[in-house]
Amino acid sequence: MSSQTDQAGPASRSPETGRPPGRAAAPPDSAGVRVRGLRRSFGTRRVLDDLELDIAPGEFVALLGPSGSGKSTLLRAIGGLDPEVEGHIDVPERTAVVFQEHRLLPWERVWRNVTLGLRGGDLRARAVAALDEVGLAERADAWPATLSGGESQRVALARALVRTPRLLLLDEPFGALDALTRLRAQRLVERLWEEHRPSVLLVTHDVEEALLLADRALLLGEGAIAREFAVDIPRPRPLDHPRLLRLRGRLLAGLGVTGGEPS
Ligand SMILES: Nc1ncnc2c1ncn2[C@@H]1O[C@H](COP(=O)(O)OP(=O)(O)OP(=O)(O)O)[C@@H](O)[C@H]1O
Repeated sequence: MSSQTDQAGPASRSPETGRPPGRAAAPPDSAGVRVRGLRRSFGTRRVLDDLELDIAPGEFVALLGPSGSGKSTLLRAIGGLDPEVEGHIDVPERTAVVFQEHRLLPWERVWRNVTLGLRGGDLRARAVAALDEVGLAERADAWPATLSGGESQRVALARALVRTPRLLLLDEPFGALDALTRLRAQRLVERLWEEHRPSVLLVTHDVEEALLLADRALLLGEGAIAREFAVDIPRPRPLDHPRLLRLRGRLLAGLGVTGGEPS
């Protein structure tokens, strides 16, 4: 028996829950995410079309979909970075975003990058505490140019953590890292999520990454959440867990990759 709550299309409802994909059982409270009727067009092309999404407080959700399907557009909208999006979005007050590029300012030392835009208190101490969480406290006074790609992404993560976010938006944060560094970064995010329990929305192209980390994997298609897969596997998850392999096949098939199981 698979634990999948896989559904056929945006308009479909699960026979068990009666809900469309992307919708939670109860409306999330102020620490969760609630999105209704989201629309965004670029020129004549409608990228998001009446999209609905709930993320429960502390839930880890991965968002997959073909290139150009609107994943980053959705994440930017939820992060409040898109003034032109239409629809209803409820998010917690403290929301932080980590992008694929670290976006560190080269002329500021690492610790200043971490606390950029913050005021009050001992900012250096706060930065060092956040850097310590990602294993980089000793690099607080370094310049960004002296960091590796993986270290720079960890600093970007520290810059998010220092804001003690209730919602963490991750837009392919490990996409540019080599395989081993990526695996380490994934385990780091898993540990930080378990410690702090923010809600997380992770945009990724990597089916394994979604299945290693997320409680639910969502597929974006035709401007809305087309399908959803519950990943009910205890953590830490071995990549060769039989249920994970089965879900991998289904997700790949959902993404239209041949070799995945037919859906
Ligand atoms: N500022 C913009 N102006 C015009 N078109 C845009 C803009 N931002 C996004 N688009 C278009 O909207 C569509 C969705 O883009 P988006 O970056 O959200 O896709 P994505 O699913 O994140 O893709 P990828 O997986 O390749 O990163 C694409 O066709 C893109 O060209």
